[in-house]
Amino acid sequence: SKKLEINREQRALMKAIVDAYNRHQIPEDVAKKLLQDQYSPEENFLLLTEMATSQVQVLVEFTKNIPGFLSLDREDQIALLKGSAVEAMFLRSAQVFSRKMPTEHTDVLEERVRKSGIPDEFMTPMFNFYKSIGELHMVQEEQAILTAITILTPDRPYVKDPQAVERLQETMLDVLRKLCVLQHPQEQQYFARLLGRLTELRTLSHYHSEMLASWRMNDHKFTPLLCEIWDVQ
Ligand SMILES: Cc1cccc(C)c1Nc1c(-c2c(F)cccc2F)nc2cccc(C)n12
Repeated sequence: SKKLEINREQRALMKAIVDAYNRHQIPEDVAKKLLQDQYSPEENFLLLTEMATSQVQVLVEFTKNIPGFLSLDREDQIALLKGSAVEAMFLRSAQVFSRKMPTEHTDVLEERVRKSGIPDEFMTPMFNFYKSIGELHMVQEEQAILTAITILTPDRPYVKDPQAVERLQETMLDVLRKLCVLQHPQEQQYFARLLGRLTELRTLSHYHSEMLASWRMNDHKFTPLLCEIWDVQ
């Protein structure tokens, strides 16, 4: 029916977002390093810090390519990036963990995360989230649009014009809703399940700020970009 059909404009929007999502991937060298060096917690933390830094760079490039984002107020662009970075990174690394990498790489990455000085109480929710994302078997269009929806969340701190952000987010939500019905016709509530993951993401970002604090307590060093995006140091 007309209501459900993805129109030409929405198809162009989807293509722009998916191309941006795939164009900006974590550099091969960082992923390759994963498998080489030894397993000391310090070594693991350094590697994960490098990965996190490149994830932020990838996130910024992806965000700049979301149609309409660069026409938002400049300060609101920054507020949206800072407010959504952790959630977008959890989504991105969930895809890395659940599918993108070959299994043996995922196991090595999981091993390194588990041995990088992260307190156990953050490990469980983190890996539960990765598992719950994996079980959704999202197609890449859904992953890319869901990440764009997370970034375009109007109620982030310090956003001056939330209506402008809401208009962009609503366009994305409409495309995602139609896509879910087309890609998962047998699962009525698939769209609702996807949005439910965004709620789970907010809980994880609280864990993440506590993780940052516990790393800093143990005098772990971050890169300037990570300090800037999360206002540490
Ligand atoms: C790259 C990576 C992948 C999976 C798990 C972890 C712990 C990391 N590493 C970090 C994350 C982070 C992230 F990048 C994605 C998802 C969840 C995250 F905790 N955030 C930060 C912030 C400062 C330093 C690091 C090492 N770090």
